[in-house]
Amino acid sequence: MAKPLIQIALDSLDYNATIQLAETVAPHVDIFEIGTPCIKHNGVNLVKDLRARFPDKLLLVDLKTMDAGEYEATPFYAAGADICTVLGVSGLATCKGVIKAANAHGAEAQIDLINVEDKVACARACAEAGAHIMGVHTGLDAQAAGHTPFGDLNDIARLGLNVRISVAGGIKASTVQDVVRAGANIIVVGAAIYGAPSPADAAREIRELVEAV
Ligand SMILES: O=C([C@H](O)CO)[C@H](O)[C@H](O)COP(=O)(O)O
Repeated sequence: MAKPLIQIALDSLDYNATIQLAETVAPHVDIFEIGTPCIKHNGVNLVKDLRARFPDKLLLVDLKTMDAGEYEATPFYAAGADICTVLGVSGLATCKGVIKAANAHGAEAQIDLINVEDKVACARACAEAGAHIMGVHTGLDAQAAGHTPFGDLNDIARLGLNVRISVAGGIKASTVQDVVRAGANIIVVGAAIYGAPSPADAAREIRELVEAV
């Protein structure tokens, strides 16, 4: 199996701080995620800017689309996104819209399973509809209430769907190897990198831990 990809969640609202963090951790990560608060605050121009600065990185725009999938996602793919996210709770029609927009741009659509009641059924239906990536995700608010993504990751991984699996939700150095072993293909790390005293060192450590599995 290919080595899992490491994704940094750029969750700041500040445009320049976002660019600066991207520059700092670039040697140690594969995917820049423009987080939901960040993309809402800064808009599509940030996608164009990061695309121009980092032509060799994958760029995920965490739109968490809830409606009008094709219409909302299209300009972000056109601006250079490799992956856009759509909420599983939005329903199959909206997910199919983002998948259609992704395919039109030679890009990928990720279904975010955050707050989906029946994650297995949603993942199966979206994979059948052509989704490229399934995102197992415990959001920041759920993390604050003590939840983790580990059980959901096992449930989705054992389905053996023809999709890559992304995992997000408080992943850190002490848990990153467990999620690799559980079958994650994309490891998302936010606070454990951007909140560290040295984000570059934290990102390097995550990379080394993933490589060592
Ligand atoms: O997607 C995220 C969250 O919903 C805010 O938009 C985070 O980027 C994601 O959870 C990764 O961050 P950490 O949980 O801090 O690793």
